[in-house]
Amino acid sequence: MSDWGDEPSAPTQSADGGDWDDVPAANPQKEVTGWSDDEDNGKSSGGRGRVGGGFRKEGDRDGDGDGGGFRGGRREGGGGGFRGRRDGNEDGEERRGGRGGFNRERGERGEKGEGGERRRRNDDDVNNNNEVADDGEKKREFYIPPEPTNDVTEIFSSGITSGINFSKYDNIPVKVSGENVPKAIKSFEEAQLRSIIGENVTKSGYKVPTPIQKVSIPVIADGRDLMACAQTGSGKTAAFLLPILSKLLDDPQDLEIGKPQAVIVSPTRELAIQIFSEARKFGFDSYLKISIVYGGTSFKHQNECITKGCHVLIATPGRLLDFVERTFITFDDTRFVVLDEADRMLDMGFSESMRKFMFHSTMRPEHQTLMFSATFPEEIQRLAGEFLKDYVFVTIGVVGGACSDVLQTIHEVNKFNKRSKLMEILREQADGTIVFVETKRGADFLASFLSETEFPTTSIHGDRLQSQREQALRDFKNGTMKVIIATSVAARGLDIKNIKHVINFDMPNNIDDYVHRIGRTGRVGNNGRATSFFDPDQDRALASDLIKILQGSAQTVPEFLSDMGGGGGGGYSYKKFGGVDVRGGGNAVSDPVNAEADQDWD
Ligand SMILES: Nc1ncnc2c1ncn2[C@@H]1O[C@H](COP(=O)(O)OP(=O)(O)OP(=O)(O)O)[C@@H](O)[C@H]1O
Repeated sequence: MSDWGDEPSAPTQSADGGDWDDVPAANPQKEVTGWSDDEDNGKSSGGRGRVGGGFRKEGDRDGDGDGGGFRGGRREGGGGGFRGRRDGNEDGEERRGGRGGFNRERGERGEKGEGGERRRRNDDDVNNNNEVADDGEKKREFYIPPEPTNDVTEIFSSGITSGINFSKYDNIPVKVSGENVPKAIKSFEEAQLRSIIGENVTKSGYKVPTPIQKVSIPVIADGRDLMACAQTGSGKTAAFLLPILSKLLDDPQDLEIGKPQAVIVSPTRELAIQIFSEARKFGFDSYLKISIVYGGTSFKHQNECITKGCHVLIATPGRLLDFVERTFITFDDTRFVVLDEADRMLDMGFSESMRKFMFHSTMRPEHQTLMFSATFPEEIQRLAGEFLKDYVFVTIGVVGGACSDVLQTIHEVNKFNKRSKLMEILREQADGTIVFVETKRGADFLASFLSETEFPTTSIHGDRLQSQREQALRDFKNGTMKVIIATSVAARGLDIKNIKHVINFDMPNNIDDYVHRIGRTGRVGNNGRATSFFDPDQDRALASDLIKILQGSAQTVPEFLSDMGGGGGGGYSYKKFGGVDVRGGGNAVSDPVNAEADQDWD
């Protein structure tokens, strides 16, 4: 994880098999600007691309919608633990490029090229838990993602429609601290967003901002740094995207290739893709160019995309550092840095990587740093403080609390009975079920098993090829697959309409993961359902934290669990309300958002 610094800065070949020789030079020429300040839509901006930017017009090479080079011959019928190896052999790097430098047995990096790239690829997803396929080899492919849609209806139908509990958001306590905190807004009109952004908000079906949006939008618009914690599914993405896009249009600056003006980093590839879609939606019909770079895809292809220039770059950390270390991306013009799922990004040794780009020598000193998550352990907050200056700290509800719109059921099930219990539950209702397991191999086995039953099942985990991961999500989203088996790679951020039920087939090993997993349902005021198989032999250590989460979200604690609660020894620091600004101090404002009039926000 931490040894990327000695990577060669300009390898001769890309990890994707392409020659580096034909990659456009780093730091290419400045792009012409010259658009009117009054024109956000680029229609009179001298030929500037209208939307999105960044994806090749010609789309994927084989035109099959799966992206070039993906030759997964067998149609997905399940997780298929054995498909991967075949794909790996067919599309693997070695076969194409024959590059050495990687010691398979020891997994060590060679001098340049392939090996180092492989390591970084593996690290690209923060949630990758470092399992390897049976042959000890990470599967590879040359993958060019499908071109993003330009269909207006599709673009604006990505979100989940708010549910019956949406208005209850206003009763959630809000706690804001920091010096001179800008006043929260009550409506999108008050936010004074650029009109084109405001129109896109309306087209998205948003009528009222959620609490995190009410607080964050004016804070970001005011130029402040922010650490924000709000429950899963409560609109954090728009809370940072709307003010950023609006400010980029309000105060336009010359666009230079390789110098993004806003950089949004997400721990997983699928979440990065989702943020990319959201950014395209809110920036629709403006001249803002929005691009994405993420692992598991062709570096060369993504480089071609960003050499068209982008105002907003969405990235996974490993791939971003790849670009930075090769000097294809610098931060001279970066006005906003966003860490989505910030606690995850600063966790597990990833803070070193974060430091590498946050404190990069090219980083524009005046940038704003914005951090968002539903969970924010205090020790991570402390670490995060290093990256922030004079920041506003906001919590909506309980830091790390579960969404009370999710009905949580905990069954005591030992490992031998989990499958039959799962079948029993699926027979009642299978559509829109995401089943979390702890290991990638476990995901493959379970998906293969279920595929033999009446439930069409797919899987997503870090050992699947990126094309397979994206196909799996598409199949699940469009209902072709009723069930998806996932590792924690899908635990955070994913906003999928048809997830009705989250099942923890295996409990996660920490309570924050539990909160994020069950938060895939019960989003934006809708009701959801989560069922967990608690194996006392395996999961005892989670008991006390789990009890606190259940109590904090008004759920029933089963007797077997309360009986073992005392001995759990979990380290979860559950706060009565609001969490703690680790800076301390007396600037906290604490009240529900709908009582804003009574608050002293200044
Ligand atoms: N003001 C709003 N009105 C209606 N729907 C909204 C509003 N804001 C966001 N949404 C919708 O709510 C859903 C959840 O939003 P989002 O994915 O940003 O949540 P989140 O807080 O980032 O969740 P997570 O913690 O799981 O990442 C999305 O489908 C989004 O389109």
